Amino acid sequence: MIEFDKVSKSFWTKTQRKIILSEASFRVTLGKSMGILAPNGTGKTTLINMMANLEQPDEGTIRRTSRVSFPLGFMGGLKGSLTAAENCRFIADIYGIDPDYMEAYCRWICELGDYFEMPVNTYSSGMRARLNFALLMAIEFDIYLIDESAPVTTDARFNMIIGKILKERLSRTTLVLVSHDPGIVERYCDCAAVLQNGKIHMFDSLAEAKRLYDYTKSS
Ligand SMILES: Nc1ncnc2c1ncn2[C@@H]1O[C@H](COP(=O)(O)OP(=O)(O)OP(=O)(O)O)[C@@H](O)[C@H]1O
Repeated sequence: MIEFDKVSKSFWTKTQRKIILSEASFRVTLGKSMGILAPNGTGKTTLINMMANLEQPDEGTIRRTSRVSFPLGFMGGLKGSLTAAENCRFIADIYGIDPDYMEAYCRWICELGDYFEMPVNTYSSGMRARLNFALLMAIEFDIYLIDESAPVTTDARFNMIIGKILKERLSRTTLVLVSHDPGIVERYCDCAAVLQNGKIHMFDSLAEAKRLYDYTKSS
């Protein structure tokens, strides 16, 4: 479970305050994958980073009682001077996973060929996105965090593989997906929420969430 209890978060610029969350309370429970709809620039990445403990709230408490993943797209753990193979072994060590398994799984998913043995800082953004996805899926978490604005690959075959693996993983774990696109939420989530004016509004059906989301976007 991830629980936000009266969490506030905002950023200051020279002239204004950008409110992301204002005393927001909500819960992500195991077995119920949740899609959070929010228009671009309203705080999707900040919200997912707070769930992952990469960003701290200004006020309030965030409790985690499950193994929560790093967000899909988070490249902070990768070392650019190391090869994909070396990064896999390094991250396996951190998470207590068999390094041989980690390397073999990622090599299989990424399909990077010779580049798997080249430093990561020689990769295109699409190649990095493949490695990031493979590393995330190689580790068994209770809750996977997906930021839809994460770097993606335009490779149709790889995106098909991603879709299949995510669907399979969803049958036994929980997903939190932040997106501006109700279509993606419908594909992967059991319930939906809308980020509006610093609050998270939870709904049992996507249709209800979409109604508020469409209103939010147009107002
Ligand atoms: N460290 C920071 N300092 C100041 N402002 C920030 C900071 N981080 C984010 N912001 C601002 O907070 C708002 C929300 O940012 P965030 O990246 O969470 O939004 P997002 O919904 O993920 O955006 P996008 O859809 O464009 O990826 C934006 O206006 C952004 O400019």
